[in-house]
Amino acid sequence: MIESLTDEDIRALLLDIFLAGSDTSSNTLCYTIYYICQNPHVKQKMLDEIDSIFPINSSDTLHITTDHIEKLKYCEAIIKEDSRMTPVVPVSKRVASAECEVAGYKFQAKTVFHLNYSSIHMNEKYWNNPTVFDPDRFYLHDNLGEFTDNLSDSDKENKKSIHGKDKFSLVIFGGGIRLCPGRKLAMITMLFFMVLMFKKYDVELVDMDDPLKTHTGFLTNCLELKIKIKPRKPSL
Ligand code: HEM
Repeated sequence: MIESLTDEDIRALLLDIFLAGSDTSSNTLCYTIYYICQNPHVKQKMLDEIDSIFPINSSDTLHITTDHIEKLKYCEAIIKEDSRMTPVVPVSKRVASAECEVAGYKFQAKTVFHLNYSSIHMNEKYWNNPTVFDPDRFYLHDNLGEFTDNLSDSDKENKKSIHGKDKFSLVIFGGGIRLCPGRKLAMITMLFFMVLMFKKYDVELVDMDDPLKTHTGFLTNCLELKIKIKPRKPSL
C-alpha cells in the first residue's frame, strides 16, 4: 500500500532538495569559472564550442534545447574535470547494516565508513598527472576517434586508460544506492549557466595569482571569487 506523504515528509524532502541541490551546484559553478579563467586555452576551446552551437549575435535571446545540451561535450568535460579537482562533496559516509569484510578486514555492524572522494580523484592509479587541470581527459575519452587525430598513439592510450578503469574513480555525485538523484538536473542547469554567462560576457579573474579560496566542512565551499565581467563582443 502506498501511504501519502505528511506535511513533515514534504518539508524534509524540499529541504533536502534545496540544501543538496543549490549549494552543491553554486559552488561547483564557482570552481568552473575559476578553472576556466585560470586556463586561457581551455576558455578559448569552450568559447569555440559555445559559438559553434549558438552562432548568433550575443545580444539575441538564447533558446537552449536538449539537443544543444547534448552537444556541449567540452563544457561538460570542464565541469567533470573541475569537480574532479575540487569536489564540493569531498567525503561521504556509509554505515554497515551487518558485519562485513572490506579489503580483507572484518567490520562490525553499524561501523561508519568515511569515503574519501577527494583522494579517489587524486589517485594516480586512475588519473595521469592528477594535479593537472585537463578537461581533455574526459573530452577525448568520451569522444575518442572523433577528436584525437592530432594525438600520438601513446597519448591516445593514456587518455583511453583514464577513467575507463573503474566507474568509482570519479565520484562527483557519489555512487551506489545513494548516488545523487539530482545529478542530471545539476549537469543541465550548470551547462545552461555556462552558456548564458560565457556567450554574453567576457569573464576574467581579478587576480590570476590568487589561489582558490575554499573551506571544507560538510561541503567544500568557495569562500571568495573575485571576477571582472564585461559584455562580450558579438561573435561573427
Ligand atoms: C553539482 C551539483 C551536485 C553535486 C556535486 C551533488 C553531489 C552529491 C553527492 C556526492 C551525494 C552523496 C552520494 C553518496 O553518498 O554516494 C549527493 C546526494 C544527494 N543529492 Fe546531490 N549533488 C548535486 C546536485 C543535486 C541536485 C540538483 C539535487 C536535487 C534537486 C540533489 C539531491 C541530492 C539528494 C536528495 C541526495 C541524497 C541521496 C540519498 O542519500 O539517497 N543533488 N549529491
